[in-house]
Amino acid sequence: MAAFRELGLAPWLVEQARQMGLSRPTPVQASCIPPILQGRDCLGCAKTGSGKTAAFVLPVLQVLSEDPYGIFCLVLTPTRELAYQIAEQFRVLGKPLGLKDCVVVGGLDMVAQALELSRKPHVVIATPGRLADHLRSSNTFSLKKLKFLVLDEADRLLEQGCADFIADLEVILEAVPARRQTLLFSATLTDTLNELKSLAMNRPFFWEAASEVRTVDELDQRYLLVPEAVKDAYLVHLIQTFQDEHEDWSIIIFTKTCKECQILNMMLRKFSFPSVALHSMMKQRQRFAALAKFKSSIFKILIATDVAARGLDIPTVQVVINHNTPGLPKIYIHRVGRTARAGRNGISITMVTQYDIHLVHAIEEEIKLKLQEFSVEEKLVLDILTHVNVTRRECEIELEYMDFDEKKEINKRKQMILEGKDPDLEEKRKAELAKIKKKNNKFREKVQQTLQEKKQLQMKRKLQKKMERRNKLHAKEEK
Ligand SMILES: Nc1ncnc2c1ncn2[C@@H]1O[C@H](COP(=O)(O)OP(=O)(O)OP(=O)(O)O)[C@@H](O)[C@H]1O
Repeated sequence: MAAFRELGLAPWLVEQARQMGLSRPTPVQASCIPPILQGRDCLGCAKTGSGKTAAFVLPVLQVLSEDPYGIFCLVLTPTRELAYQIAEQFRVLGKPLGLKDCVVVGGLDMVAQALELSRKPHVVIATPGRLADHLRSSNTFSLKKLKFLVLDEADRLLEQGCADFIADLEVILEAVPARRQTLLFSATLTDTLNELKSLAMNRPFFWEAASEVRTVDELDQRYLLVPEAVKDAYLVHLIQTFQDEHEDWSIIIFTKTCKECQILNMMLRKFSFPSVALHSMMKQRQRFAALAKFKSSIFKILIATDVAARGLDIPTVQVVINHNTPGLPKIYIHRVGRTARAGRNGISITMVTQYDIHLVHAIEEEIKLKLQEFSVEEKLVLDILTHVNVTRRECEIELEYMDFDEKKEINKRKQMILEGKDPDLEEKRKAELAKIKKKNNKFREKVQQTLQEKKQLQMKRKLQKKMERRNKLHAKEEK
């Protein structure tokens, strides 16, 4: 494979990459960097941990170095932690340029961000919601001269669902120039390829790793069949075994909900495991602190919701445990991709209950690989079952006392204030909307009831007429 030099990168950038441990380009870098340097749009689809970030950071920095100005490049990404991780790569690789970057994410002070944006950083790395809020509310910065628009985890940004970014993306796309270079990257681009292609229209270059299997070879993928009621005992047993057998270890456990994440963290701590939680109901500063503690191996276990499923690059992670089977194969691919990165080995264990077997089939079909069973000595699990279940119940009660759901409401209100919204006004608006909805529903019900009554009346009349006709006929016959 060609060296970085041969891809058209300047010597200072090649040297900077080398200092970061990037001595030879990975396939996605070797394939995407030259067309990006030629000015083409690019859609890059490569497996998790294959170096997609540097595949866009390096060429952007090269073009920036030829004519530096702000704001030159905007990178959009779905999570706040990922935004900081990408900013870090820009900072390190762009150091000789004196690169100025600005991270614009929710949960942090908007005024400070607005000030930073007004200072024209070269690169802005943002989550769509917060950047759209800035664009709606201030005119202290402009994206009109932008040269590069990058969508990292592009398929997630274009996905529609409960937490979609579509409305915010529309605001952002209005603010960026039509003449720009658009770079789109993800490990799972194919589902949203058509939508993505409409964003990248400048002689787009599409690159996908030529491989049937969608996950990396270095990943040992297992499943563990467990009845729902004993899942936690299996989890404690798995962690204990791992801790006993390895010296340098670190695990990410994915859960379905924030509450489950919180309970599991409390429970594992009661068993003296070094764990931290990461979910969207935590304050942003707590989220960053938790991740930092995990990254520096002070805590060996990260329990997270899907907020950590994509993009996070923590080389020490050897094990991913899915406490629930992901409902979508795509989510599975990203979750297990937190281990076995950049050629390292890793193992993933997905807990599967009797109700999840169809989900495993869907995953296997998508990744084009059969998961292997993970065997466990059941006797050892049974030995701790009661202890684990009692501990879990204690944690659930503790969490009820901590008003976890109430905190959720308070956090929501705080978030609104940070976003410049009035929570009381929002509450009123919501209540009014609910009222209108209720009124509409009542009206609809009334209409339906009237229609039903009318129908019944018509049927009654028809029946009456029929009976009258029959009576008349009988009367005639009797005559
Ligand atoms: N050319 C290279 N040589 C060696 N290591 C590399 C190279 N390029 C990137 N890496 C390393 O590989 C790791 C994964 O890279 P990166 O986070 O960009 O992966 P990704 O493809 O974006 O993964 P994901 O799909 O999970 O977001 C990082 O630690 C990065 O430093």
